[in-house]
Amino acid sequence: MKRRTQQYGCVFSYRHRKVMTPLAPLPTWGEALVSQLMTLPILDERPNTMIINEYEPGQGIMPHTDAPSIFGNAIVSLSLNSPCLMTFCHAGTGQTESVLLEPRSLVILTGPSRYDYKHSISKDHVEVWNGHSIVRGRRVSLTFRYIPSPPRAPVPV
Ligand SMILES: O=C(O)CCC(=O)C(=O)O
Ligand SMILES: [Fe+2]
Repeated sequence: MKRRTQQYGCVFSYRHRKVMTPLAPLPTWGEALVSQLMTLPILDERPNTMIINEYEPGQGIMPHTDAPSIFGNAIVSLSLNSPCLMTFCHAGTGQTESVLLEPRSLVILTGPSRYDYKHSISKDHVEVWNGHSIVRGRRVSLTFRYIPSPPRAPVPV
């Protein structure tokens, strides 16, 4: 079974790799989180989309780079519930590195981590990080992204 998602601001199709439809605005609590993010010295542009990904144990996300032609320079994800590893694979050299995403932590993708590496989350039920076993439970992440020019009308498939 595939992970469940909910999107606010715009729907992005991972399959078609483009923004398909303008959508309901972020909920009030989502805007409140964005406002909090904007108090950190990390984002130049205020995110206007939020995607919620829910990963049950056994679910992950394939290696990808968030479409550079669509989204801005910074991608921010807030992790909730279960920890997991996010693996970064360099598109040119294949070098990989994993980062532990702890509940209530932010991962911020900018520069090389945003553009030169693909990121992924495995389907493994147990992951090993620095000699520690990370047992995957249900994880929910909120990913905030900025789309410079969101479509005003639905884009046909
Ligand atoms: O779950 C996450 O933290 C990452 C989600 C992600 O990479 C995406 O939606 O593009
Ligand atoms: Fe991503």
